[in-house]
Amino acid sequence: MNSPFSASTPTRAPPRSFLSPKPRSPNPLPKHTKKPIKKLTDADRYTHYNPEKEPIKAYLRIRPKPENYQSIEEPYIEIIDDTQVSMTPPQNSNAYRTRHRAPERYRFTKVFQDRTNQTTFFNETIFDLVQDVLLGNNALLFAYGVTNSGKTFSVMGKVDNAGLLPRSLGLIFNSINEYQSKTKIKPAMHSLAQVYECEDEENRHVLNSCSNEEILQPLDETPTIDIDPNFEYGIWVSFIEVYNEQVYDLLDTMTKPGNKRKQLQLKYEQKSGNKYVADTNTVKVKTIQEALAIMKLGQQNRQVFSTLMNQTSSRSHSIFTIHVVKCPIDENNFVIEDPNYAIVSKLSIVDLAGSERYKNTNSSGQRLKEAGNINKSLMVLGQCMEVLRVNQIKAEMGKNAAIVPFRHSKLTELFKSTFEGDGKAVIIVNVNPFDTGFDENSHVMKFAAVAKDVTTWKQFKPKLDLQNVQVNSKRPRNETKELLPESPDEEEYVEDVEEGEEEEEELNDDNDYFVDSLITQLNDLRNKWIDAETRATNAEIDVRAQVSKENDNELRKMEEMYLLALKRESDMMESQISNRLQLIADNKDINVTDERENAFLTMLHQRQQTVAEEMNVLRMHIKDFDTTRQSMLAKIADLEKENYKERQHSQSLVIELQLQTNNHESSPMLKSIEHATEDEDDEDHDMLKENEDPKSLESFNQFLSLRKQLRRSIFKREELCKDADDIMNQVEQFCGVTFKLAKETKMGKLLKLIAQEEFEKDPYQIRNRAVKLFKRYAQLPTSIEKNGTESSMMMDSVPHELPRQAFASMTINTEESQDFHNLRAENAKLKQKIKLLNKGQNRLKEAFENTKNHQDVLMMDESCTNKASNTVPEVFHQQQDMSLVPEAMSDEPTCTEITKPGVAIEQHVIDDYESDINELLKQKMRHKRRRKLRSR
Ligand SMILES: Nc1ncnc2c1ncn2[C@@H]1O[C@H](COP(=O)(O)OP(=O)(O)OP(=O)(O)O)[C@@H](O)[C@H]1O
Repeated sequence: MNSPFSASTPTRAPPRSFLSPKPRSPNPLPKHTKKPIKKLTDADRYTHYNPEKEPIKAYLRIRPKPENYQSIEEPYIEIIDDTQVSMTPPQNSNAYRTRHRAPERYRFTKVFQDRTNQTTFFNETIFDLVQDVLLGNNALLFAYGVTNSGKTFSVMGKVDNAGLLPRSLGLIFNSINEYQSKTKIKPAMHSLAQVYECEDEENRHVLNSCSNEEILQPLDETPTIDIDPNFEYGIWVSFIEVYNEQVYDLLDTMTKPGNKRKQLQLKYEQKSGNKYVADTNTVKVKTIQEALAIMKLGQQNRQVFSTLMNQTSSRSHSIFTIHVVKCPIDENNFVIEDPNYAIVSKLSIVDLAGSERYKNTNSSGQRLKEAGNINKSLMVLGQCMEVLRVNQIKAEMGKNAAIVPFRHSKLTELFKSTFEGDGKAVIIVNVNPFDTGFDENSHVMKFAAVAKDVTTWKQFKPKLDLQNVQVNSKRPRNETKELLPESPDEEEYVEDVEEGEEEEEELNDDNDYFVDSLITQLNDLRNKWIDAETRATNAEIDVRAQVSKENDNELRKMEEMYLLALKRESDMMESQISNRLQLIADNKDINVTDERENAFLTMLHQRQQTVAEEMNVLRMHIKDFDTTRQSMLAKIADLEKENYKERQHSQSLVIELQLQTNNHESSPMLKSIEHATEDEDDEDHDMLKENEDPKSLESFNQFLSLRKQLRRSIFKREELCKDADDIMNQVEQFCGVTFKLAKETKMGKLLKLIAQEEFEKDPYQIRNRAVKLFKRYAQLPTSIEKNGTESSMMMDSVPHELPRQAFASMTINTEESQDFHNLRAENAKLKQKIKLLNKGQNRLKEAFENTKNHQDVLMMDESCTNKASNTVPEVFHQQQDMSLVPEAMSDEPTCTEITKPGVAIEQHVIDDYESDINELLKQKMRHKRRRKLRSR
């Protein structure tokens, strides 16, 4: 029997329980170094492995033409040789339309043509992996391809044509045969071993759920592998699926059909840093039949729904894992039942869900979501491959590795360890060139091309040392042998074992001394190594603690320093802000460093200058205005004086006229004119006394009343109107008018006045009618007084015969007429002068109005400008009475709030002046009217 520690035997590092401390790396970093402790990157991990490269293998399998395939189109895939294919884009492909039309070439580890049978395919693809797994390494195989390309066929096969998985199981069971273990050690977590007591932990209850139907029979032609006979092999299987990015146990027999299945969680294994699926039913299987039954059960539970393209399309990624727990057998044929010495390896066979294009499958709803998740996880798988490949190139160039996006999907999270080098990986690429689109297959090919370039590194496997195994962990192998299932070759095996033992004993006899010394040396070396390791570990712990303490202190100091600096800065900022606010409040010059504030202040200064200039201009205007006002006032005073003189002059003229009239004319008529305008009402009473006869008194009163009405109507209105016409009619039709009546009621005087007047408008011919009536009255006979004296209408003022002549001819003697003419001319001149004065006054008034308006506009502008700039001009503050400025300067000033006292005073003066002018004008009008009346 071969020694379990021979050089050719690949063994793992001294295994420990998952609770035991993490083993030291085979190539540890130099100890006692003060270099900062660097966290291992993906690229670093590669350097920790034995530099024996193991690229991922990619096999292409082309599906045969379906039996019912009708199309006459030529397949777009052409096999060039055993490792290469070329794909020519057909006309209906996207590639043909958008990219290029040249054939694409893809290289694989091996290309399997459509006629390749399952046995050949198995032998040339997975056989090595199974061998590796039995040797204690991990392995991964996954089938990748478009839906309906033959993945499930390749992995599972058919009842009569088993695929890779059942064949692998068959190979394992065929190979381990009598070395199958009944040791109570089971696989745990990601890659650990664990002792168990209760048989329930073997999960064999799952077998009860398996049907007794016919199962795959791949075993007849399955070869065997020469296994390491220094171990016993326990075989465990688990079957899970990743469906819609959730992990489910396909061997979950507790959940009844129709109920919601339990979602499994991915957990983290501290020791290896890898993730594993927790709470799966990992079943211990003892025969190939049991294993196949489990496989079939899981396959049935797998989410299978039909799509347009594949009637039994897999909608999930299924992962069937074969766990091999190897327990060493020592030289005394004792099985070491210590989990620390058990080797756990696994082969995961993944049947990926088919990648698909939505338009080809008409997926919708749940199916569409499934398709999305499937495509997502496959995309992430492709991304991981790509990053791994690039990282490798970078590592060779000494560059830092990029982060591989394993965490982006459950699938890649689960197989992170494999892609990082923990075991071999194989990709089966399935292609169906007959009813699957070129573009989809082209994607698959590209993925494979990338994956093939990814190189993993074989892990360094130190030898097992069984020297210190405790006695109670050992079990004599023959005990277990009874428990093993019966094998047809059992007798042969026993014979072989006995022969081997004899040979070994012989060898031991020959080499006793030499072996003993070797063992002693080995023990010494081992002890030294352990001491060195312990020292190194302690030193490392110390260094780590010291470094972390120093780091902590540094960090704390830096934190404190930054906090202090921050606080100082914030205090400074706060004080600066408050200073600036204060300065702004006091309206002082602000020295600011901030660019924006500088700009704002510059703008403010400019504004201030503009406002100051405007104020200067205003002041000049006000000065000019003052000067103009003074000159105007002087002019007004001159005009007033002139006016006064004119008035004096006109009065003197009137007096002169009166004197002339009195002297030159003793006409009672003229006298009566003057009296008529002044003392009419007083005389009425006297006249009444004279009329003693009640009848004539009544007629007198009526005629007098008519005369008054006529006078009022004619001289108190602007133009002669209808009522003047009515009164005139009444006067004309008045019966019994005597000369005396006309004289005593002064109707004659009035008619004369009317006759002399030049009315602007005289629609009722009042003047002509007055002339006629005056003539008529003049022709009336004068009454003879009883006392023989002739009573005349003009007795008091005019000679008896004069009125008759005068009124008859309406002519006045030449001298009188000349005087009148002169007077009139004089009067006209006066009128003209008064008109001029009025005009001057009006212009002055206009000028004042304009000035006032201009001033108002300026005030309005100024206050509005202040409002716009939201500040009060400096000049304003300096020169104006602050009491007139609104109290709170922070309050926005309004147009009416800000007033200038100087201007207000000006306004007051103007108002006063205006009212004076108005008063003057009124007086002038009164004088004019009076003069007019007097002159008449
Ligand atoms: N090499 C082959 N020889 C004979 N038949 C095959 C081969 N490959 C696939 N088939 C047949 O093609 C059909 C589809 O295959 P399969 O179900 O394995 O496709 P798939 O890629 O797993 O699809 P999906 O991803 O949708 O599950 C099946 O009926 C299968 O028997």
